[in-house]
Amino acid sequence: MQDSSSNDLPGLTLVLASQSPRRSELLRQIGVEFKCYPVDIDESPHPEESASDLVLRLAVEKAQAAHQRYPRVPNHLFLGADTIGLLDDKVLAKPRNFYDFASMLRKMSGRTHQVLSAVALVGDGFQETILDRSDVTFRTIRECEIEQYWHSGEPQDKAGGYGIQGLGAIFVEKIIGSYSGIVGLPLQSTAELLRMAGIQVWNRVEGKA
Ligand SMILES: Cc1cn([C@H]2C[C@H](O)[C@@H](COP(=O)(O)OP(=O)(O)OP(=O)(O)O)O2)c(=O)[nH]c1=O
Repeated sequence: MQDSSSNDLPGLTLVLASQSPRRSELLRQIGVEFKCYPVDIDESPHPEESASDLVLRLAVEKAQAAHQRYPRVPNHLFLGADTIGLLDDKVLAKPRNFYDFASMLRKMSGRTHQVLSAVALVGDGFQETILDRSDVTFRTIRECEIEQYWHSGEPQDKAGGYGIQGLGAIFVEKIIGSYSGIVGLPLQSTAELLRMAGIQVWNRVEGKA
């Protein structure tokens, strides 16, 4: 178990069920205090499962897995999240290899795809979810850029094979939706979810951007 920021919350303790450094960074950005407890789950889709059902189920399963495996202590809530891309109703997951990635990027070139991010908050007798959806339009991507981008090492662990927060930004012509949702944790709706559950945001008052 890994500690992140000061965790001495008077009431509820939040546990982020994620290994993603981006999700930790986003939660810290809005001044939430939490602990990190990454879990590994099977992320394969069920037959006939829709993209939104898949992303919501995986967010819930990550939060539930952390809830079950974490030492039994009262007043803990577990936050799980999942992100996938979607093009022509087909899921754009993390690329399995270069060929998978290249074919994905060629299809995304010059077109608009969707990014779905689901967030689940789970505790004893408590479960709430949100689903965030954004549209991302790519400019035309040159063939040589596909290989160069792959060798940067950035696409490998990202849904849709790119990071809008990194080098992948140069492909992004337009977004409609939530930037933080595309990166992996939609902050506006996550903050609402946390507030509803009684977890404070903006704990860090001195924070300067
Ligand atoms: C589209 C896009 C995705 N991503 C990332 C967000 C997610 O971390 C990742 C999708 O994989 P996920 O399976 O959602 O998350 P993860 O494996 O990184 O972490 P964990 O399951 O432990 O929470 O893709 C970006 O960082 N930038 C982007 O622009």
